[in-house]
Amino acid sequence: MASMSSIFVAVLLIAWIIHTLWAWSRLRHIPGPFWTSFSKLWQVKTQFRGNWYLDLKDVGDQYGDLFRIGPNQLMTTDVNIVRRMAHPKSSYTRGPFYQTFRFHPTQDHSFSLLDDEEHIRRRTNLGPGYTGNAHVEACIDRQCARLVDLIDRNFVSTPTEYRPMDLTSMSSFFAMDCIGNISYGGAFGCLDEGEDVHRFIKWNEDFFAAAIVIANFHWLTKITAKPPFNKIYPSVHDRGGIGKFMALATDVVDSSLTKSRNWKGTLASFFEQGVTREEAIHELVLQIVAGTDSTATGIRMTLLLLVSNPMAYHKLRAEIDNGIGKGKVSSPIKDTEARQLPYLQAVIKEGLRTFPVVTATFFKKVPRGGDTINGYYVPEGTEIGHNVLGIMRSRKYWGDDADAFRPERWLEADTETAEMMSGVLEALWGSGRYKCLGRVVAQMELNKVFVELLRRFDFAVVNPQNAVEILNPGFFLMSEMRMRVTRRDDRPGKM
Ligand code: HEM
Repeated sequence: MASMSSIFVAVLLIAWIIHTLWAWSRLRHIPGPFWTSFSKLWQVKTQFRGNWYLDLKDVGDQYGDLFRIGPNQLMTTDVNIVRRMAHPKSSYTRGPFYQTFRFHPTQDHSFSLLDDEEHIRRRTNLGPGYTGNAHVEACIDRQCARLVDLIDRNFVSTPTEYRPMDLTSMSSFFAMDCIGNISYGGAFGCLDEGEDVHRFIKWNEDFFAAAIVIANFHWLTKITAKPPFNKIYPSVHDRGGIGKFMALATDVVDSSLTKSRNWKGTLASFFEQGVTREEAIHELVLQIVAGTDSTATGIRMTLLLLVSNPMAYHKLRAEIDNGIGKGKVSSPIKDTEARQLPYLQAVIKEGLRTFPVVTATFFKKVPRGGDTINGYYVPEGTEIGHNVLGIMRSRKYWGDDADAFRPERWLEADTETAEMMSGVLEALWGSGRYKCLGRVVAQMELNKVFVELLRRFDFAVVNPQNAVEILNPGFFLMSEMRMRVTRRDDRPGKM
C-alpha cells in the first residue's frame, strides 16, 4: 500500500500539472515562445545571462506587439497599451513586481506602493517636491562644476601623459551628487576625488541581481519580509550601500522636522504637502536608486553614441560654440538656454531613444472582467509589462533606420510626426499616473551636462572594440567605459 507521503506527493504533482495546464490555456491564444507558457525559466535564464533587454526585444520582433513571456505575463511593444494601462481613469493596477523594490520589510516609497489609492495620494503630496525650481538648477550647476573640476584635476590626457577616465563611474558620481545636493542638503562627495563614497554602486549591483529574481517569484518578497529573513533588508547601521543612505535620509528628515537645519527644496515641499516622516525618509532613499543609474546611463550612453558618430559630435559642438559666441549660452548654461538649442535637444532625445536607459518590466495587472487588446482577450489578473527597447527601436514608430543614432530625425520630421515621436519617446518615463516623478530633474541634468563637458573637453573611446561592459538582468549594470579626455585647445573664449 502506498504510504501517506507518496500519496501526498502524487496529489501535489497532480495539482501542479492541473494548475500549469490551466495557466497555459488561459493565455494560449497569445503568441510567444512555447515554453514561456509553462514556466518563468526563460525570464530567469535571460536575466542571469544579463541579456534581458536584447532577448526581450528579439522575442518581441518575432511575436508581435503583445507577446507572452511567462505563464501569467505578457509584454507589449505598443505605446498605446502602455498609456492605456496608466491612464488616470484606467482600472489597471500595479503588479506585485513593484513591491520587491521596498528597502524596508514594511515601509513603502512611491515606487513600491501597490495600493493604487494610496499611491495617488502619495504622488499628489510628493509631486511639488520634484519640480525643477531654482534650487534644483543651482544644485545641478554646482555638480557640473565639480565634475568639470574633477576631470580637470585627474583625467586630462596630454601627448605625454595618459590618464583614462571611466565614464561609467564618473556619470554615476555626478547623478548621485546631484541628488545629494538637491534632496539631502549637500553632495555626498563622490565628485571630490572620484570615489563611490557610500559604496552605492557595489550595493546596486548586488541588490538588482537578487531583486530581479525575487521580483519573478512574488512569494519570495512575502517570505523575505518576515523574520528571520527580513535581516536581508538594508539597515541604518550598515556602513555602506542603501542602508547608509537610509541613515543619511533619517538624519536629514529629523533635523529638518526639528528645524535645527533650514532645508530648502525637496524636503520643505514634502512637509508643506503633508508627507510624513517615514514617507519622506523612504522617498529620499528611493531617489538614489531611481535617479542615479537611470540618469547616469543616459549621460554615458549618449556621450558614447556621440563619440561614435563624429558628424553628430561636431554638429553639437558647433551649436554650443556658436551659442557661446552669440551670448546665448551662459557659463554655466541655463536650463532655459539649453531648451533653445535644437541640436542639443535632438541629441538628448535620440540618445534616450537609441539606448533607453530603463528596461525593467514595470508589470501592470489587468483589471476585473479582463480586457481586449489588439483583438486578443486578456483575462483579469494577467500582468502586462513594457518592452522598452522594442518600443524605442520599432520600425513602426521610427522607420527603417530605427536602430541608428541619428539626431537629425527629430529636426527633419513634420509637426505631426515630431509630436508622434515625442509622445512615443515619453513612454521611456512611464505614463500617466505611474510616470517618473524625477523626469524634470533628470532632464535638467541632461540639458546641462553635455554642454558643460563639450565646451571644455574632447572625448575619445579607448576600446572601440569593447567600449563598455554591459549586463542587463532587467536594469543596466555597466562598467569599464574608458575615455581619453583632452582639453579643447579651440574652446570658445578659452576658460
Ligand atoms: C533618464 C532618467 C530617468 C528615467 C528614464 C526614468 C524612468 C522612470 C520610469 C520608467 C519609472 C516607472 C514607470 C512605471 O512604473 O510605469 C520611473 C519611476 C520613478 N522615478 Fe524615474 N527615471 C529617471 C530618472 C529619475 C530621477 C533623476 C529621479 C529622482 C530625482 C526619479 C524618480 C522616480 C520616482 C520617484 C519614480 C516612482 C514614481 C511613482 O511612484 O509613481 N527618476 N522612472
